[in-house]
Amino acid sequence: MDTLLEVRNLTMNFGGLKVTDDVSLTLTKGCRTALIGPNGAGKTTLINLFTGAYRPRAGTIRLMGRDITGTKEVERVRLGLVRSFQITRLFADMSVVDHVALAILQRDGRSSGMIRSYHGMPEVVEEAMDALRRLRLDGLAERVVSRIAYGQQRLLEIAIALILKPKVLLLDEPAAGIPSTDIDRVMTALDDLPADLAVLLIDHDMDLIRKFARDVIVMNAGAVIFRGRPDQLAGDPTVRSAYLGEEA
Ligand SMILES: Nc1ncnc2c1ncn2[C@@H]1O[C@H](COP(=O)(O)OP(=O)(O)OP(=O)(O)O)[C@@H](O)[C@H]1O
Repeated sequence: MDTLLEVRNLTMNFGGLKVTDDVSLTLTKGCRTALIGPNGAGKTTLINLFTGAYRPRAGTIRLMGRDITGTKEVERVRLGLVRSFQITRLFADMSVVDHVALAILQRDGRSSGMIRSYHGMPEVVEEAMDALRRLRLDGLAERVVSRIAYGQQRLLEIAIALILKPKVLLLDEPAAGIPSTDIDRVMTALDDLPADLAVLLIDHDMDLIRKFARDVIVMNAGAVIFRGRPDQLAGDPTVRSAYLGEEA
């Protein structure tokens, strides 16, 4: 089955403000989809509906055919719907490799003991180092998080997300706040993501989007107003007016 995430007629309000307006979309195996739109368009809210942080007023969310609209966040993660960890969830004084090892132990339901107890588990160390190698962070394994660059912290978030073996990965501005000189590292990390994984990336950086995305969804005022290839964006009148409206 190629459709991994299927969202139908999703609607949500904050008070009188309709922030998600009858959104329907699908993400298929191996997709590289960008979600863009002017500030306040409702992109982060939509991601929060996918992960279960918010509940929709109407509509359904299905993951691999299973209705997860009422399912708890932690269960959605277990089923393979993973959002990259937020920076605030990293511990400043804990090492890079400890973060990944802890994620492995949590994933396998073995985290009840001390964090450092994984040192006697060679398979955990090996998997953690493999994960770091994939994101070219292995040279920093023993450094504490406060001693690595911000861009490297963002890559560590992706490493942790991948440990959870996602089927669908939601990345909310993975390059935000990273100096332009380091953006290439994020791009390389995105290029190296498993081919089967469905990836939905929110970002404002059009360069990054053009390089990464094979298709783009545009939201405005809570609604999806466009889905198509990145090269079709500039010529689309609805997209142009959404962005021009923002500038005006
Ligand atoms: N907790 C909240 N309570 C009330 N209104 C909210 C809340 N969170 C977001 N909003 C409003 O919902 C709308 C959509 O916000 P959202 O953060 O989803 O947009 P976004 O497209 O992710 O924006 P940005 O690109 O600026 O991050 C905005 O009008 C915002 O002010």
